[in-house]
Amino acid sequence: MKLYSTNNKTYEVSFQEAVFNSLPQDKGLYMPVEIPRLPDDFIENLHQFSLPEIAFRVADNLLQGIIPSGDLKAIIDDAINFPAPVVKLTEDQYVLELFHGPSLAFKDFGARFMSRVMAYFLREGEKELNVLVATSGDTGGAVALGFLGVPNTLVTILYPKGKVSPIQELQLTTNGQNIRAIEIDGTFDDCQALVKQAFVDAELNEKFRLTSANSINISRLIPQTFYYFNAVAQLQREGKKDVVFSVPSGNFGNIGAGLLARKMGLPVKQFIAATNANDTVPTFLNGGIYQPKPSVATISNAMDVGNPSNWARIMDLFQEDQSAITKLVSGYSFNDEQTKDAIAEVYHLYDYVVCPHTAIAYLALNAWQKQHPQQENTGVFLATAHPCKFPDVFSDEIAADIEIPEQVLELEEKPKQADALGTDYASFKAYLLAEEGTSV
Ligand SMILES: N[C@@H](CCOP(=O)(O)O)C(=O)O
Repeated sequence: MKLYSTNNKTYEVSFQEAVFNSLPQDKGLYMPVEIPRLPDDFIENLHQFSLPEIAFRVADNLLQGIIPSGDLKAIIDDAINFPAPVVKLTEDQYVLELFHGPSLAFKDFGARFMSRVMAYFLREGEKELNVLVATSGDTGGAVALGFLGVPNTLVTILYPKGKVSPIQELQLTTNGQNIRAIEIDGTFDDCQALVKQAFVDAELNEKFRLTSANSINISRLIPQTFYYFNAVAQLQREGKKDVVFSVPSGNFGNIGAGLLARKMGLPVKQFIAATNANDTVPTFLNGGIYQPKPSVATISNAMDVGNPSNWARIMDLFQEDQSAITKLVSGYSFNDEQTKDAIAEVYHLYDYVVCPHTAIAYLALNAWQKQHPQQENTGVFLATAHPCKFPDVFSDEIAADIEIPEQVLELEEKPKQADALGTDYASFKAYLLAEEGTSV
């Protein structure tokens, strides 16, 4: 498997280089030179396979033997050891639950796979790996748990002060060991800009072996394709087809992975990019210009991204053809009031609690289905996080119905440990150079 930079297709690197370098120096993103199609008989018979079996076939198809079968199977069995069920709400609406991993968000798929792949490639005696990650809420917790205790690895998580939920903050800041957190007095986009600048900083690259655990890293995206295949597998068992995925979107890695899955042959009729008020992409998809802007805070905070990293990958996947993108990807955005109303609606109609991000995907699916009444479809909206991570968003009636998992109750006992910084790059760089953290 070779990868090129979206800014220079003649610049090719190996998978291992892309995993460890994360971001090409030309500030593009790595994309596979080849995205091989899976055999038709595998796609038609997905229903015969379990999630780990599907994950192995999909990963092996992309990696093309870079990780030998036995090792790849072991990585997948260890990383993807929790379910991703599709739950039926109505004949044409299903919810794909992606929050059954340890951090209770879909990010566990990417973070757990990535940490194991990095550990696999890391050779004994090599320079310590310095993982930088920016989070608007869910990535940080998943990456912290994915990398906790991984030898010779130090993880630095940047999060926007006051803009993540209290439980998300505990997930980021209570780990200790090789995980440290920095509270940035700014937005998620500021955090993301700081880490991206660090990746192209010659002095830092000289001193450290820097890598990213955000979805700019291709090893985060590959495992996120698994659950799209697995969702179609479950729907095949119910005789359902013409699948439309509605995806809560912030940095656009999730929907990017879905599009990658389609390119590998997964039959998907339509994708829906569902955002909150941070509507850079829906504006573009609905005929406006693509104009990244500073993110605004919403109750679906993990999607508070004004300059989505993976949009460049999606444009590249469609060879920059805007009309091809808008045919396959529809965009909708919703405000906080609409989000709260959707949470109440889903609860009262289906006795089911959705987190605010999931509520937006539900709204977007409804909007799309209403606009396309003639089109046969099975709508699936992605539930990206467990509702217990956002207790402040729910009415007392709904909150009382949310089961709090053990790992969340345990978090409340632990003290927060985070350093504080502003948004200026010089301070961040000085912080990194001071080498305060320790790997294990
Ligand atoms: N939604 C994210 C923002 C970072 O996105 P990523 O997919 O690039 O890691 C979060 O929850 O932190």
